[in-house]
Amino acid sequence: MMNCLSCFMASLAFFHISEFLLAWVYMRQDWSRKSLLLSRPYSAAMACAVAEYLLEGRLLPGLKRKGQGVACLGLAVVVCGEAVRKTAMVTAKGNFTHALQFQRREGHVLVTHGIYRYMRHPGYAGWLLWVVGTQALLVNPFCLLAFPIVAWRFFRTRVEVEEQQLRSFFGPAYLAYAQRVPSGLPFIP
Ligand SMILES: C[S@@+](CC[C@H](N)C(=O)[O-])C[C@H]1O[C@@H](n2cnc3c(N)ncnc32)[C@H](O)[C@@H]1O
Repeated sequence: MMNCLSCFMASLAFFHISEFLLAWVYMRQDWSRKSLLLSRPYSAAMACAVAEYLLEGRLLPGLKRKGQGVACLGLAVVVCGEAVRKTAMVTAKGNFTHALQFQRREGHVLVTHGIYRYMRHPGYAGWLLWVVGTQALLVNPFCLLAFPIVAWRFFRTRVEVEEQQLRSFFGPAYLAYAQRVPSGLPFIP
């Protein structure tokens, strides 16, 4: 039987350490403790996920035992989500910054090749997949439902602000790109 909690912890560790290392490689000028991406709301959400896992493990042990197939699928989704997000980061290089940019930095170019040819927001789409995968991995019905809803609402606003900036940085080139390439996020054209 798979030890879901250990796999979840390993997934979390891999995600945050790899973000930190890639930030050092591609976002050196902004590199700091924040590059670990451990914000308070996010940490609280992950603490809730662990609490749900432990509570249900105690009260409904059958749910976790019978959900081994879901857990395996969750692990596969975690790996896919990581692959999509990291491909985006490596493709966009220094153009991918953890924090939104409100002023065009020197050398910031519009990336439309590689994975960006198929979706405008592979970094966010990958993270969304990853977070859904983590909750399937824990066989957490409540967080599996709640996390994607909260994350989607967060990305809807973020994408709006980000694209407004990208239009102001790159003008018609971004408009044309946004017209021919989908966002990659569900229900966001
Ligand atoms: C956290 S990254 C996310 C990038 C993208 N939304 C994604 O999901 O892959 C955010 C920064 O990337 C930059 N960015 C987003 N799309 C870009 C593109 N196609 N080309 C260049 N820079 C981009 C924005 O200026 C923003 O500050």
